[in-house]
Amino acid sequence: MEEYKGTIAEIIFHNNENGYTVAVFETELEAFTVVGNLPAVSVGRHYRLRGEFTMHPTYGEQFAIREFEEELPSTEDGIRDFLASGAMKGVGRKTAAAIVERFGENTLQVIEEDPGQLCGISGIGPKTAAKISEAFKQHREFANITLYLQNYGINSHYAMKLYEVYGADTIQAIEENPYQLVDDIFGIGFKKADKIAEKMGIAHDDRFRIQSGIKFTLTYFAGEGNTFLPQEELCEKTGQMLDLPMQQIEDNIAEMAFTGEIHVENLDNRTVVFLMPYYLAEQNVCKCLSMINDAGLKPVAGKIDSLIQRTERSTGIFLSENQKHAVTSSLKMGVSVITGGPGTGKTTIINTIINILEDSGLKTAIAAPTGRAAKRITETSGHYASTIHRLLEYYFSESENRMRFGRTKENPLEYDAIIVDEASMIDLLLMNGLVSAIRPGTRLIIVGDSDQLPSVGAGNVLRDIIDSEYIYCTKLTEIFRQAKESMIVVNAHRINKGEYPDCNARDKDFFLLHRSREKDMLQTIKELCLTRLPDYYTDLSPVADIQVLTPVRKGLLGSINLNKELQEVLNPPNEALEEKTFGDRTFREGDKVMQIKNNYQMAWKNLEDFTEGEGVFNGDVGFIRKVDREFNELTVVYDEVRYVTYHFNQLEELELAYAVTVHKSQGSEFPIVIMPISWFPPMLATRNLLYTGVTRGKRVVVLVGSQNKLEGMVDNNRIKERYSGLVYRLRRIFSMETAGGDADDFDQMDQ
Ligand SMILES: Nc1ncnc2c1ncn2[C@@H]1O[C@H](COP(=O)(O)OP(=O)(O)OP(=O)(O)O)[C@@H](O)[C@H]1O
Repeated sequence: MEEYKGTIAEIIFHNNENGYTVAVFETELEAFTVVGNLPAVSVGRHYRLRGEFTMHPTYGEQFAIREFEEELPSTEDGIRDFLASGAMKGVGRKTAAAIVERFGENTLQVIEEDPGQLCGISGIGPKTAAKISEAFKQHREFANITLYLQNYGINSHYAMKLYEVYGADTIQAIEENPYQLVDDIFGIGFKKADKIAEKMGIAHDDRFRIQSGIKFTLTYFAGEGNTFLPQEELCEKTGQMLDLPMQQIEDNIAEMAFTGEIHVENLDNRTVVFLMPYYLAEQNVCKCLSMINDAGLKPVAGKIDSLIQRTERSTGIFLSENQKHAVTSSLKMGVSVITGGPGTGKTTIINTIINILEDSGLKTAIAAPTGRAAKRITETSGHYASTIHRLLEYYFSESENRMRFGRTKENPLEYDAIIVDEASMIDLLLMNGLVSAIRPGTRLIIVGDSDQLPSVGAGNVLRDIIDSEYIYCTKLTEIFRQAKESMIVVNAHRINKGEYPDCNARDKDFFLLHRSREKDMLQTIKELCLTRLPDYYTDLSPVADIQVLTPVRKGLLGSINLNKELQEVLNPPNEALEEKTFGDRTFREGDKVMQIKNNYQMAWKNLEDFTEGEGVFNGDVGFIRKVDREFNELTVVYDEVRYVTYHFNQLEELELAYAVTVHKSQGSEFPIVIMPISWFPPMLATRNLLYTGVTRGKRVVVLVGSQNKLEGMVDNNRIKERYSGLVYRLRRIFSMETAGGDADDFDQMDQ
């Protein structure tokens, strides 16, 4: 390897995500192009680079960086460039020049050892002086850590993340157990940690490796919706991944169960393994549901029949027998479920229940799993609905350094009734948080459509509760007159029953545009979004109100490609629009984007009423207002008024949202939905998914594809089985209670 000392003179390309850089490097004698991994590089920084010259077929000779070390500059010019390079946040060109003018070549020493001397220069006060000094120390510390991490193939992007979590202890943390990165660093999975461990010389059958592998398999399957895995399957999958015999995995499962890291039990005649949080959550959900269900309730003010009649007279909507039944049972029972498809009257029933509760002086809360669902319920019911997280006062606990619910068993919610809508999206851990915070004596009314796709998170809460038959459930099947006029509603029910939708009825709202080749489908979707639909529905906003949904992420009709193609036509490159490329995505001012993970600490500012708060959630859709390359920031506006600023490092939390997967669209509704109907993997091309996609559209649904494939989706009634223990546990309580047992038997139940 050759070694060169010099300065970065120009950056030709830099990928923030993986640190890949193409730059012009100037040594004392020459200048040449360097290519390779350089973290947070900027013009003016000094490096010692090791590597070799290679010949690129197009770009000619260039230096491939294998190792690098950042050097501190020693000349005045160098120090000035370094300070102004962006390495020290808050120090611009002018301040850098003023500092160097005062301290010359001793500048860095002053900054590090006696920052007080900076006070008075170019408006620097004691606070700023301390900040500059701290930033410099961190810069040095980070440079050392990055250097060390290079040995283990950890690039600058991850080096930065590790440093954010472990700070000065980064090296120690990795040396102790590289597998802990899987738990601590978003984006580092078992495989990456395993590679690092291999480079560190950790043995193939090290306990840390096997146990981390077991947790990884369980976590991976939890990500697919399962709260447990049968032990045999767990051993097989982990054994294959680690290339170790199943017996060794089984021994480690036993050890982990013994130390309480995982839970092993016999469920439905097989040995199954849980990650602790899911086991505890299932147990607790059962216990709480049983207590809430059995408690006495504050009565409503009068006979329920007459109260319903009073509401009917005021609204002019007369409930069907089944709907009345739903209202009555939810007022009488501790816990009840109301389930039904679109247009069956769920909102009408919720409104009736709220009217009766309010007229009876009973305090009621309404909540939904996502912000957009909550907003929609507020609009359709006229009653304020919050997210479940907000109801539970989710917050960041500084002392524990993690998110927590403010409302708990010890500090329960003070309501006589809590209505949760869109319950199909509630996963096990959220349900656990919710029921833990409900005191017995409160009515819990669970409303949802159990035929929608299940929650993204693990568990099968709504279906399990219904299937267990432990909780009283009203199933609504009748579609009401007004809803019958909508072919979207009618077709959704047809699809759900396994009948083919009636497309292209005149003057209606549900279409199938026949295309057989994927290329043509793509072209049609682009035309629909760009001109055909906006030209016809002139009252709608072309980008905000039209949503393309797709079953898949990959492929010509997957969300990734659709986004690229739609961005190209709906918001093409334009000199006036600043953009930022992050990995394989380009974010441009004006783009429609979606937040893809819950970030409860992300700050937002409402520029309409000047309120401020924290929290941007998985599925939130907004528009890029500004890309600021000077500050490495990008601002997104959500709901037209909430401004959120992302550092370029955080861009992995964003995706373009011209097209989103049906899974990501759950709980949201859009005026117009467009969906390609092509060949998709059978696990995805299901009736359930088609039904969920179609029910997202409120005014118009346009399917683009082939009748054949559409019928294939309707026929494919494969509901992906999820491993979930809740249904068995609820059935067990049910049989215990009917056999005269007591809810207190719970604690013994699973021993
Ligand atoms: N008993 C009834 N008599 C007459 N109309 C009714 C009755 N129940 C509901 N409707 C009407 O049917 C339509 C659908 O009802 P609602 O919005 O309550 O259903 P939903 O299940 O909430 O539907 P979605 O899930 O699509 O929002 C509404 O226009 C409502 O006024």
